[in-house]
Amino acid sequence: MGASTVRAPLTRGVFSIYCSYPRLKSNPLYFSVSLASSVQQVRRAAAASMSYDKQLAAAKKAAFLAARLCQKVQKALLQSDIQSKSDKSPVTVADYGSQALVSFILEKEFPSMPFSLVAEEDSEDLRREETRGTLVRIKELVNDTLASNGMNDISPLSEEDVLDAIDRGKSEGGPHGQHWVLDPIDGTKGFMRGDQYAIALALLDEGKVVLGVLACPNLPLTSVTSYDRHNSQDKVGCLYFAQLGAGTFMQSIDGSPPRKVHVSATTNPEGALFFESFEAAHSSHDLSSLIVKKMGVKTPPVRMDSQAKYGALSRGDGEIYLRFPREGYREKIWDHAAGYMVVAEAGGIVTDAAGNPLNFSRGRYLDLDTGIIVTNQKLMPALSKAVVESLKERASSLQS
Ligand SMILES: Nc1ncnc2c1ncn2[C@@H]1O[C@H](COP(=O)(O)O)[C@@H](O)[C@H]1OP(=O)(O)O
Ligand SMILES: [Mg+2]
Repeated sequence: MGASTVRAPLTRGVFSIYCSYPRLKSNPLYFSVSLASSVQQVRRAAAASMSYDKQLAAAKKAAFLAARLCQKVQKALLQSDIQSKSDKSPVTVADYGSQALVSFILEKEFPSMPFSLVAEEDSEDLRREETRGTLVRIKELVNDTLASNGMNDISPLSEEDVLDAIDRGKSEGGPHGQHWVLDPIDGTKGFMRGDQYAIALALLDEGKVVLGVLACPNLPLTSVTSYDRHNSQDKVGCLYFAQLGAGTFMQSIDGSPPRKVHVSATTNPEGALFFESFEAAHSSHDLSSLIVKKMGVKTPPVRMDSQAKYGALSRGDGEIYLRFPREGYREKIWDHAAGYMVVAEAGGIVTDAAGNPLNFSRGRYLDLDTGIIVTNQKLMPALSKAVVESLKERASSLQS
């Protein structure tokens, strides 16, 4: 069966908390999964007394502006001729512009606090004479975005301001203090194709993710499974935000009132829908297919770029997200921090392939076991079992 065209309608119910002590005792996999779930719950409870409201408001503002900048570049890119679509420069302009804008806004909002940003880009290439034209385009894009979104009181940034803002993203993060974590455009391949991408921004406090914002400019507002691009009533552009202990909310990027979202309550793997990378080079489609087959999943995969997958899963568009990069690939914290938060606060579980919670306190990399798996609490035991069995099978078939 091929990948679904993400249109089959699905109905979802209300999620309920699950705990099965006898099963937990008799099966170590349950223990591992339950431990990850408990760690997430304890962290949420401990942080319930802390408020990150101001940081969340600033993060939403920054992600919104970055989304506007990216939308403008993508629109121009898709309208241009084929030759420029295969040229990476528009993406470069949007990546750097998004990072400069987010970095600039966050630092401006908290002038008296130490500022630390762990982000994907740095300005080294932009400081060369040959790229002067690109730098000028980025500066204009940043200044135009600020001016056209009601921020005319800010003096226009110079080229040096843009370079400095980008380079604030060089922080190493780590277990102490607060660090912003940014992917200015997650899913650049999707961005180039005119498909899904996300601006992903999170805050770490003492090594834990405490808030996450995901702007997904091309994600349908209703559901990826019912979206019809030919129906003018079906709108796109979602902004997800989550704060530790406060749940996950979604609104339209254009500013509809936020609504609380929850992961799917589906317990039967047969009716479950799973997400994976559109790009086979980013995650093994063969391994995902083996895993879901073992679980009894009947539906074809929904293949999507970027952390938009976390957003879609957090509101119950589907139940499972599997990510198995090639051996040796090191996942970066900005590729998962915001998405993790959005799913965890919506009641889902995110672990590595061995059932360990993701650890964002080790610096710029996650350094995890084999892959990342995401689902609701009820399906996680079956998913973990299928993952362990499939990995064993794959290892023995590689040896023989
Ligand atoms: N070989 C790879 N394996 C796994 N992920 C990758 C690989 N190459 C790039 N990526 C990352 O995958 C993310 C997109 O994932 P998805 O497949 O879910 O859309 C991007 O952040 C991209 O990183 P980068 O941002 O450095 O391009
Ligand atoms: Mg990325």
